[in-house]
Amino acid sequence: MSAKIIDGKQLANTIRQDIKKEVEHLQTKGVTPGLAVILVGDNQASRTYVANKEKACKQLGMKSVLIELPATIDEQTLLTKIVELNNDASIHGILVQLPLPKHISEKKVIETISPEKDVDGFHPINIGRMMTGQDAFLPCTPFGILKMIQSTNIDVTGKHVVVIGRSNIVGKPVGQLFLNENATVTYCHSKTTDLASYTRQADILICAIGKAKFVTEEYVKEGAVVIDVGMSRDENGKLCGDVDFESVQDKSSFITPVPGGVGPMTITMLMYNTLKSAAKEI
Ligand SMILES: Nc1nc2c(c(=O)[nH]1)N[C@@H](CN(C=O)c1ccc(C(=O)N[C@@H](CCC(=O)O)C(=O)O)cc1)CN2
Repeated sequence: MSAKIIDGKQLANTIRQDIKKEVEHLQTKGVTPGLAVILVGDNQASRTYVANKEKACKQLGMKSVLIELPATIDEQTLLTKIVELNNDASIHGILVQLPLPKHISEKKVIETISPEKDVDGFHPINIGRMMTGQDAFLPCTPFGILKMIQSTNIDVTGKHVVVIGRSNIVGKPVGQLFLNENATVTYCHSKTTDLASYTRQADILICAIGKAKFVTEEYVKEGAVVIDVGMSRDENGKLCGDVDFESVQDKSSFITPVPGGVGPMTITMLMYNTLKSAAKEI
């Protein structure tokens, strides 16, 4: 079997067309969705991701405000900037690009963003709402992964979803999203013993480890869906994911590429969340 590619770019474009129409409708009511992105420091990867967010905003007719701060910025100045944006009626979504410099508490930053403008879905209020199946801003990468699986028309009810990785922005919330969809979820992580004994049980394997090409075919069950959340560079400096694509593609039924898979969907679901926030104004 050669896996079907879940084309994140194509799915993202389809969803963005719908978002663009909704933005145009909101504008007839005098509301233009506004997203504020704060970039602290000069991390090149973060700069690329922020540029993709700005580009998507402009593509969809949304207002995009980029606030660039030096890596030496003190925590209180950053928190004060966030509070200003919380009180700015033209801004419907606020995010601070992660990771942050070590001297700044990500927890304090995330908890300073108004939950009503937390379009990353990282605030404990939104995480709690998601955990209890209430309406919330869903974290963008997990939300995008759910949309990608839904695009395959696979019914996840009772399916065994194995998540490798337990970060607060991907691993933990993506498992919860699939639990909410009635899947059976197993979390694996760096302390898991005999990792392959779990991953080989997965009907849907979600790889969010941060290790280039770590997941090879011996970690994959025949016919599994493989979602690659990784974003690394291989020995030739080429973008790659956590999954060894060549090794795994003949064993899996569906697979997401890197680049062109989860990444564009992350951006798209950020646009979706920003639109959702703005739509509450009418
Ligand atoms: N505040 C946040 N920070 C971070 C988040 C987040 O959701 N909120 N997630 C990741 C990074 N991320 C979003 O910011 C992200 C990563 C990758 C892409 C993407 O478009 N990837 C492309 C390739 C991009 C490239 O050329 O390098 C792809 O996969 O096709 C978008 C967003 C950590 N920080």
